[in-house]
Amino acid sequence: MLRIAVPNKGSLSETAADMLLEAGYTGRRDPRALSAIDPRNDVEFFYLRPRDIATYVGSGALDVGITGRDLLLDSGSEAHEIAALDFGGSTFRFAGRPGAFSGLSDLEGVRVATSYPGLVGDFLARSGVTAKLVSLDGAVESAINLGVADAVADVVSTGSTLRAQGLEIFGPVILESTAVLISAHSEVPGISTLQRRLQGVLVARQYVLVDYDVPVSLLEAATAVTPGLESPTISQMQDPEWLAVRAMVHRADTNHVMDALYDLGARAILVSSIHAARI
Ligand SMILES: Nc1ncnc2c1ncn2[C@@H]1O[C@H](COP(=O)(O)OP(=O)(O)OP(=O)(O)O)[C@@H](O)[C@H]1O
Ligand SMILES: O=P(O)(O)OC[C@H]1O[C@H](OP(=O)(O)OP(=O)(O)O)[C@H](O)[C@@H]1O
Ligand SMILES: [Mg+2]
Repeated sequence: MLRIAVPNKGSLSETAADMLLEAGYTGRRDPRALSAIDPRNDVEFFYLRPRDIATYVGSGALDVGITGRDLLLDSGSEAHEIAALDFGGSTFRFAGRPGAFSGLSDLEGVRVATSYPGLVGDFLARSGVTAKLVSLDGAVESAINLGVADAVADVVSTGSTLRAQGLEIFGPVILESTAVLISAHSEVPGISTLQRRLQGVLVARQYVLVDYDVPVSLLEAATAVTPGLESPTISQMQDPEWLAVRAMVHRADTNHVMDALYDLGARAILVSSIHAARI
């Protein structure tokens, strides 16, 4: 039975649980349960703190898990990323009082507060900067105004927490993070099925199916607008002057693609959602 670690709280938990449901797994019925067996899919889920998931997976106690790339790197675990899951995106940045720092070298010898000391320590070491890390559990942005640090290094999403504390980002991007699927032994049976199913959910979320009719003479121009993933499907119609085309299109591009097809001369342009996919 494949043993899967899933975030039980925090920014990643809801979307991770939704994706697993969409991928055909039964989640936990009791929202406080720490584990749940899905006999039909031969998997057992363990609901853990996202910060702890890399430790469980890296030790081999669990086969595979969903966590943040930043949390994986911070943990120093043996587990590695096997797929990016395209949610829970954030950047990891340094910040300080406006004008106080202009670059990484200004951090030499100063106090840097973070709840990701592994990640930040490695980054500073690789950059040849020696700072004094102040390890905090959260609400790191308060550390400067409360006088326990001179700079912070933390997750930035909208930036509103930093702004509210009167802080400004400086220096290089420490990390672009996203939710990831991690494992220590990717050859464990069942992992590739889980990975394919989750990728199917991503595809279903990211793409739509576009169908349209186009005069034979315009086929080349139309399929240049909708090249599809591999190649668009072209079907004969009763009228020999027209063809029917079907292709996958990025959901975000839907209306631009429809406009372009219509302007070209395509008609009966229909867009449908994809419920599930194996690519
Ligand atoms: N706005 C955000 N705040 C915090 N983490 C975020 C945000 N957006 C995405 N993430 C990602 O979520 C993961 C952190 O999740 P985690 O559950 O540990 O913290 P959290 O969401 O801040 O919850 P809590 O602070 O309640 O423990 C990281 O991978 C981080 O990059
Ligand atoms: O850029 P923003 O959109 O403002 O989001 C980033 C903030 O959100 C998270 O804090 P959270 O609310 O999880 O509190 P915590 O610091 O106690 O973890 C994170 O640690 C940042 O502080
Ligand atoms: Mg937090």
